[in-house]
Amino acid sequence: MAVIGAAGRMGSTVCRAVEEADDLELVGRFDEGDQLGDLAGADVVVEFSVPDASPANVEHCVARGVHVVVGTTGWTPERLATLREQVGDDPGVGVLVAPNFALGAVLMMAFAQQAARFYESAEVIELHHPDKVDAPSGTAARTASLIGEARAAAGLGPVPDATTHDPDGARGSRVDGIPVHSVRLRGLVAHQEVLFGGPGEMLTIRHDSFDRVSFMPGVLAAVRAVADHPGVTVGLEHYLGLA
Ligand SMILES: NC(=O)c1ccc[n+]([C@@H]2O[C@H](COP(=O)([O-])OP(=O)(O)OC[C@H]3O[C@@H](n4cnc5c(N)ncnc54)[C@H](O)[C@@H]3O)[C@@H](O)[C@H]2O)c1
Ligand SMILES: O=C(O)C1=N[C@H](C(=O)O)CCC1
Repeated sequence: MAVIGAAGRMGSTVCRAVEEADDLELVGRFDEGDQLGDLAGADVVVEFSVPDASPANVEHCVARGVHVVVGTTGWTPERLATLREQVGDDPGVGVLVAPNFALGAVLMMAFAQQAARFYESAEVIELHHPDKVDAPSGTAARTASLIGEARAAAGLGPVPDATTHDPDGARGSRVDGIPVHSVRLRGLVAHQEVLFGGPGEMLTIRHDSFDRVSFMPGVLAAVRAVADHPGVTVGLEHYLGLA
């Protein structure tokens, strides 16, 4: 297998994890400016780059019939639709796009989806290291989207909020109607709280990645399974029997 974005925080951690795995062989490392060419003959590529570069990198892999495990964020519905068209011509290729490979984060999203229909209020707070270039995080966007979908399916209306004056955006951004707040703080890695509120009670679901090794079991599980999942899959939960 090969890694694109191999010099980055995640890419370099993936390279180490693959080198330590007895059943996987790292045949190529690519980063910005490198010619991807035949991807060093890899059968699976792991892609952790930047949101604006990821779609072209993934397209390159798909065009060569190489399976891809994508951790880069920024996959909008429009970008995913284009990717589905590209893969559609070659259903023998598997592509997994996952906003978070930490098993606890996948469970947090699944639990939030389950809880959503029971609560009038829901908000997401994501907290990350200050070198992160995108906000809100992919995990927060996906969580809010899952909550929004579950609320709509349950016939719940908008979250209650009497705010009429917020010139500086103190109420955060909105993803599918759910307020999302982004914190950037030196010392953090990747953290998220999902808050649900109802009369007289609050449920908090929290996940913390203290180290990028937390993502590795999920990445390696995806590398081993991606060939068995042709087409485009969004979210590691589909590989774990959670969806
Ligand atoms: N899915 C997950 O579990 C998960 C976990 C952590 C981070 N992420 C996401 O992964 C991405 C990378 O995060 P990071 O912390 O490793 O960032 P980083 O900035 O440390 O690494 C990104 C790497 O991509 C390289 N790069 C830039 N343009 C490129 C191109 N055109 N082709 C190939 N490589 C290119 C950069 O040189 C850099 O080495 C972000 O989108 C982040 O949100 C996802
Ligand atoms: O460090 C990052 O950047 C992370 N990005 C992902 C996101 O945006 O959700 C996953 C957590 C770490």
